[in-house]
Amino acid sequence: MQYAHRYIQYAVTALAGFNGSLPLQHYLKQFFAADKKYGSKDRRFISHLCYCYFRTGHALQQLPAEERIKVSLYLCSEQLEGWNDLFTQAWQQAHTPQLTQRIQFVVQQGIPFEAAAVFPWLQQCSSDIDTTAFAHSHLLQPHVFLRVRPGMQKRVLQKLQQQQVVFTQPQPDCIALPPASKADQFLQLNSEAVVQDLSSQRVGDVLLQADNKRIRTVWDCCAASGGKSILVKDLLSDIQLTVSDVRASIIHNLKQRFAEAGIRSYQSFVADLTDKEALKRGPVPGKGFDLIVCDAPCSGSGTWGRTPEQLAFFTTAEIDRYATLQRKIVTTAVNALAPGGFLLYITCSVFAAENEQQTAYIQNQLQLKPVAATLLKGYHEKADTMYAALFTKA
Ligand SMILES: C[S@@+](CC[C@H](N)C(=O)[O-])C[C@H]1O[C@@H](n2cnc3c(N)ncnc32)[C@H](O)[C@@H]1O
Repeated sequence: MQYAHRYIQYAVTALAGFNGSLPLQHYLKQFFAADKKYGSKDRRFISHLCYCYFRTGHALQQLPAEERIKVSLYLCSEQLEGWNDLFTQAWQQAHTPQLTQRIQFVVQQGIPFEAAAVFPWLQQCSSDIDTTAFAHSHLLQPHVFLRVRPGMQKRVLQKLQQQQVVFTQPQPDCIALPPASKADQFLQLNSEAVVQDLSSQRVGDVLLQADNKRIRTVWDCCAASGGKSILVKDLLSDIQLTVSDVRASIIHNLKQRFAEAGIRSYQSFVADLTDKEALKRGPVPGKGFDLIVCDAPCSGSGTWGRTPEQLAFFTTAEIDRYATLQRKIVTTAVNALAPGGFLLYITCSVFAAENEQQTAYIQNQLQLKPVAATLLKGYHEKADTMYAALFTKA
């Protein structure tokens, strides 16, 4: 690559002005917009270097920025491709598609690199996690996953083949595309397929452990733009759906997405579920809901492969803040659960305080009976890691 060294310098400049107050993606957009000299290729390469820099988390902090970007790029690249010129012959020859071997080589060069430095909160993780594999997974950019909507399998596969799209199918109805793919360029999103992480799709397997025949009324109480609602509708089909969120703007997005997804009959409202009185203003059926989906606001620590800047800016105090918020929300929400109904509690966090400890709270304090609870480990499949727990009300 002609300008590899220059790109490193530009990345150093971009990173020097970043303080984490915006997502990196938005910050870089503003950075490039402020100086018209960057063409689209420049923007792509400089962004890539900035993302690599954050993927190594708190490791390599002893290196000067330029060196840290180079070593991070080396570790994060399964192929060096055009970046060869940045490295000596010895480094180029030692490069391998195997991440663990690249790490070994870097350590042999006298550069310390430990999993606990990439992700410094390994002690707080759910005990079920392979912490080294999880920490190292941040060095690889995750796939873009699609969930094919019911009845659309043939059509979607035909379109992908026609457009010569490279993809794999980790499970039926799931398409894995290379990182950063723009699926809207070849598919009708939301009607033919939804962009939904593999682990998020697997939440459906946990839901299906409920006695589906008993489920008619469903409330998605932290609906955002409706990803889980569309999943539930596709799995259970004959349901009366109610959605709510604390943000009116996101409910607006949800309505647009539901229209594209062909979901026309549902109720929606805006509610802050930290307010115990919130339900008095919501459309709760007389006997309560048969299923409440609580995809709670969380640290998002299972998804930082997509937003690696979080590794640099997240503070431990946030874990408690989210855990408290989750308890308040779920405590209010279960007041609207019908006897015999189900609660599906979900996070995209790896922290025990947001996962197993919340399950214990829901069981012991809210008196719901656990049906299933699982950590959906995406770190071996370039996917997010999530937690899903299903409960029933006696
Ligand atoms: C993890 S997101 C939900 C994602 C969504 N279920 C999906 O699949 O796309 C959590 C949502 O909880 C909402 N939320 C945060 N605090 C809340 C509160 N106090 N009451 C209700 N919803 C809240 C956020 O606005 C956010 O949209």
